[in-house]
Amino acid sequence: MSTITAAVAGASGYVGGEVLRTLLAHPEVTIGAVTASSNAGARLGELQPHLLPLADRVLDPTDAEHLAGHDVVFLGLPHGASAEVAATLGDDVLVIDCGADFRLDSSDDWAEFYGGDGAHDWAGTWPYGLPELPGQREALAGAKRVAVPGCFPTISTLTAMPAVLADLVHPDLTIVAPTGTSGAGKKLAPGFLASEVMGQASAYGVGGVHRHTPEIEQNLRKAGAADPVVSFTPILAPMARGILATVSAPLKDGVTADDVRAAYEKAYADEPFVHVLPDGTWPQTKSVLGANLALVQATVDPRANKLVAIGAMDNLAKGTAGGAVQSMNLALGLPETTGLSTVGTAP
Ligand SMILES: NC(=O)C1=CN([C@@H]2O[C@H](COP(=O)(O)OP(=O)(O)OC[C@H]3O[C@@H](n4cnc5c(N)ncnc54)[C@H](OP(=O)(O)O)[C@@H]3O)[C@@H](O)[C@H]2O)C=CC1
Ligand SMILES: CC(=O)N[C@@H](CCC(=O)OP(=O)(O)O)C(=O)O
Repeated sequence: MSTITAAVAGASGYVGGEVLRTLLAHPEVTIGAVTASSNAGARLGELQPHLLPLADRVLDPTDAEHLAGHDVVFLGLPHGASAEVAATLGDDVLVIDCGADFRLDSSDDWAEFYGGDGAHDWAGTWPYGLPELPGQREALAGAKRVAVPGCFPTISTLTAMPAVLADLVHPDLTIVAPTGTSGAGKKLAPGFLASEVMGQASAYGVGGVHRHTPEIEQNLRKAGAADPVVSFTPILAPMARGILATVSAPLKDGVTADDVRAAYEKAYADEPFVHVLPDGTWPQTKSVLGANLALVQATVDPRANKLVAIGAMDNLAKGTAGGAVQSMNLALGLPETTGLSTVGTAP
């Protein structure tokens, strides 16, 4: 019997839709209010036709009145809007924010990468919804507030972390990551029209300016790296979902492919949602679509004396909604894997 009631704010968007899809498979959760902004008043079935059991729900406005009375509130809102809405919710409610407002420890990083224009000022830090990162399971247990990571930080961190934990690399990382268009949300923008995106790939946020850069560095510090430096380049690829992150970093003296393999296998031996592929098999985005799963693989490039590690993940699943529900389970004291599947949809 379902005992936990959950509201989803931003239910008309991609993240809200994926949170609802994930919660529909959760045995302990009953879905309560579903809210939106410009789409308030619409039938959910018009906007999220894949969520048939919820098709006749009508979207309420996103406000304290409609979000009140739930055990858990998921926020799938633009940056800034999350902090405003969260401030109206009681301390006894578990609030899980899929936006960026509560991810960064440093207000200087926020000002540099997000800008400080009043409405979007740095909001602070909440327990961080990446359970695989050292210390986070403890931080999430019993938490009433959770900041879900950005999608690139999740897969970049999971792909780099074993090498950092085992001290195999100098923490000077280059990360290049093609991503699907759903990462940009449902908003209408010329750059995301099918005719612009199909049949090509293009880099954006080039030159160290992407806002996920400080979040990845923050995570690497939590994994034990002193003064990590990340050069991150995202690439928009013609697919709806998925990220394929390639991480490279200079190896420390004498590190071999066997050392790398052992470090990755050790780091993820007991992780239910991160899987190291058999030696020589490389992650593909199509293997993780719809699954709460990151696939990783790593080796050395002896000519360049570098680590090369690759990770694949669905930006909306393990990259957001799956990670959010995994964190909810930990916060509520449920088994971490409850309601979450590692089985994807392919081709
Ligand atoms: N897409 C992704 O892969 C990931 C996204 N995120 C983050 O999750 C959040 C949601 O992203 P996503 O679902 O992709 O975005 P969408 O644009 O698809 O959805 C945004 C949602 O927020 C609502 N909304 C828009 N403006 C406001 C406002 N001012 N106040 C309240 N609600 C508002 C929209 O309502 P309406 O439709 O009614 O206008 C819609 O429900 C963002 O912070 C994003 O950065 C995090 C990780 C990955
Ligand atoms: C294609 C695309 O635009 N992707 C987004 C991913 C954003 C995201 O997933 O996370 P937050 O915005 O919550 O940090 C980007 O690069 O900003």
